[in-house]
Amino acid sequence: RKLQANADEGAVDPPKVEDKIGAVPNGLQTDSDVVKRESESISKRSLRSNAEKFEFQAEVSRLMDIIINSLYSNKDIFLREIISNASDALDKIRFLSLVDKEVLGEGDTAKLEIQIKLDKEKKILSIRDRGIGMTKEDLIKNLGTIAKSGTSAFVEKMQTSGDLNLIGQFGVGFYSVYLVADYVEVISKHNDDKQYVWESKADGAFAISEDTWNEPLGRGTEIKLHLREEAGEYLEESKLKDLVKKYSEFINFPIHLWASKEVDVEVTSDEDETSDEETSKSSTSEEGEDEDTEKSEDEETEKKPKTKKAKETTYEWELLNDVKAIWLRSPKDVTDEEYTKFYQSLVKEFGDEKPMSWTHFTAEGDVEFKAVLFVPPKAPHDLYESYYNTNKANLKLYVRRVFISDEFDELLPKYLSFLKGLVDSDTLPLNVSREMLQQHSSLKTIKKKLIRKALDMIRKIAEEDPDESSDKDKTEVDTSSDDDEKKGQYTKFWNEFGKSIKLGIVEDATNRNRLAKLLRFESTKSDGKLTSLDQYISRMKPGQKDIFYITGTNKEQLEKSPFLERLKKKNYEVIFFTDPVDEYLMQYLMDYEDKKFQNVSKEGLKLERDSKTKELKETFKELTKWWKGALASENVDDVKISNRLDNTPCVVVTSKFGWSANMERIMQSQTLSDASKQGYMRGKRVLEINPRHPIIKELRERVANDPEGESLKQTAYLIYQTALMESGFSLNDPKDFANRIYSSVKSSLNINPDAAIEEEEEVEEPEAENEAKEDAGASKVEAEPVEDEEDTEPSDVHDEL
Ligand SMILES: Nc1ncnc2c1ncn2[C@@H]1O[C@H](COP(=O)(O)OP(=O)(O)OP(=O)(O)O)[C@@H](O)[C@H]1O
Repeated sequence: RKLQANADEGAVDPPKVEDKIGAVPNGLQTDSDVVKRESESISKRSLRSNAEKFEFQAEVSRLMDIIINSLYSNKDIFLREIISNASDALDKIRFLSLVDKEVLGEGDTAKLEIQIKLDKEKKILSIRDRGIGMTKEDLIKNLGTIAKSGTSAFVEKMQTSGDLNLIGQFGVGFYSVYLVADYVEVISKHNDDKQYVWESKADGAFAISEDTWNEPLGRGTEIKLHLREEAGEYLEESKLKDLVKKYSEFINFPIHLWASKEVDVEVTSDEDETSDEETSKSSTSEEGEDEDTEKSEDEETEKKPKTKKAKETTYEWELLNDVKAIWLRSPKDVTDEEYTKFYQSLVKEFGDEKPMSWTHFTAEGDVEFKAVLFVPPKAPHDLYESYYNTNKANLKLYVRRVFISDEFDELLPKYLSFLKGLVDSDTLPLNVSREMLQQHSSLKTIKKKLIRKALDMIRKIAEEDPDESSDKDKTEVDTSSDDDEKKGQYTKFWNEFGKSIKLGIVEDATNRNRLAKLLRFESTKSDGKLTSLDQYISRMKPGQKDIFYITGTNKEQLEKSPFLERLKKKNYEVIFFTDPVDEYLMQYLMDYEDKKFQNVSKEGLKLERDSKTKELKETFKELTKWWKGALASENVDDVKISNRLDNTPCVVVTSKFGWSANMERIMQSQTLSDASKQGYMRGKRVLEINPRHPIIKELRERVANDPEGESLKQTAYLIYQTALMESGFSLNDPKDFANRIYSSVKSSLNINPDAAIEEEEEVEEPEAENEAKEDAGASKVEAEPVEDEEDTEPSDVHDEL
């Protein structure tokens, strides 16, 4: 016989307070109890009186208040959150069953599925899963007493730009049930515990009781939502079907709805009751009549029963989703829209945001797996927070369709942890613990391939971006709408995840060159846009061997840097690196396409030869030697003729392998950096002088005439300090610098260097008595205008003010 039931079948009475009043054992409840229960309205409902009561943790309570009072119109999201939790719970038990099959149980309990049932009359929507379930302790902890890390973040977010749609991302999705329900019961059975009921009206408290009255679940969780008056639409089957289709399309477990169906049935009827219309309408009923006639002749003689056709509502489980996982399909059969929706379900973000890019592939060979990787449209705000200390793996690992974990940080290196997606491996063993899996040799191969594919995907974002292509390509007239969508995508990618690429260069020596190709930066020739190393190389001057760069706080400052003077004049391009991470990056990125990198504020800058260099060196020998001696106390390694200056008298450059001035600044700003190490890492300093500059030329003359002159030494020292500052260093002793400037100012103003500072006139201290008098006077004076105010003309007041 067909699975059939009437509307009430399977629907369990909503438990009410009275259910357990006086702890009447379940079997002993009387009919009157039931009647009483039935008559109770939702508004009067209160939590079971003898249940154990708990208070919600304060943040959770605030969160629930926000949800309850929310005017958010899209209340649909609750279903997606509940189904997502059910799916997680099913994943958990399926994972455990890999090692111990017993945990699944037998019969229906072993069916890994989700069931949705409606009770229109009592306005209850129930969602049940046969997942792992929750013990009593789990219920207490998970649903109310322990605030998740995302709770306060979510509460905060809601208070500013509240988009409740984001709730799932903060790990507090369960509470969204209060968008539609005013009373919720969670019935749960875990293999290690009895069946319990959690219930709450979201009024600051929840209660837990051992469940002795509901149908035993076997294992899993049933959430009963007692819907609010205005949430009646969620009792419509069509609405639920639409929602499951819309939001839970990618759930890998069957979702069934206890759906009604109108069927034609034949029912026996009394002749008198049967209307003419009905009997004459259908031939089947006539045939039935014949059959019944035969029967009645056999069984009954006095009356001839008739049958008629009638409509009857039957119920059966209707499957709402297609459980075929998207990653198992061929990429060419999956539409962009499907990928977008799949991405949204993975990250639990159901807005309009589309992933920036994706790659879907099958790896074959020794290690076989399928994977889908996505570049999200935006970087999470905390992407680089405690970057090296936290595990932020975002890939889900499946082994032969079974979800294993989303906490495997062995799948991708840290710098690619911004990617989302999943890997389904056929090679990894199923029946081993997560720990053993973590050490499996195939993981290394998977990781290697994932990195390659990920970097390819990122490279393609750039390749397909019309803004990125060279001028040659730009002349093509035909620009498709696809181009429009891809326009500017790489800049967007770079702004969101550029730092990750840089960290990749630091961390991943194997892929350093591939990553360097993805680098973008501004330069003296990039015209305010981003440019790449390949583009830089294509613009290099004939004979230019090195790639020039400079580091600092911002482009505007760097553009004025004396280090660029001659390079700019000679039309060399210089890269601006303004992110603190760039300093680290450049310690690892030594060369690119056989070109070395040269920091233009460091030693070793080679430009085209100046024919006079040797000669100049000779003519300035006396000055450079003298100056080095004058700076003996300053840890200056050398004084040399510069090849990088044009209109600045001198700069201080650092040795090739020590810290640049910018790096010194970065290190000093790190609270935990070790001062003693700083001294060690500080680059040696070389004062470079501009032999064409009048100040330098004059100094040379003076040194030749009077090398011992004290004021000359002072001036040379002051010039050095100024050069230090202009070169980006911070001065050890700013006071000393200031004093030197003032004495120089004195001399330019023709003030005697020993001119005394005028003494301040001693004011006689008033005696204590006078002081008291004055004080009183003062308060009187202050009080007077207030008293006068009313008598004074407004214009006077104004004048006084
Ligand atoms: N159907 C269920 N079966 C078993 N445990 C559940 C179920 N629903 C919720 N839980 C437990 O309650 C916890 C809280 O659920 P909640 O939805 O608020 O957060 P989450 O599931 O961790 O995150 P998200 O909202 O992103 O799914 C879950 O982590 C889980 O431990």
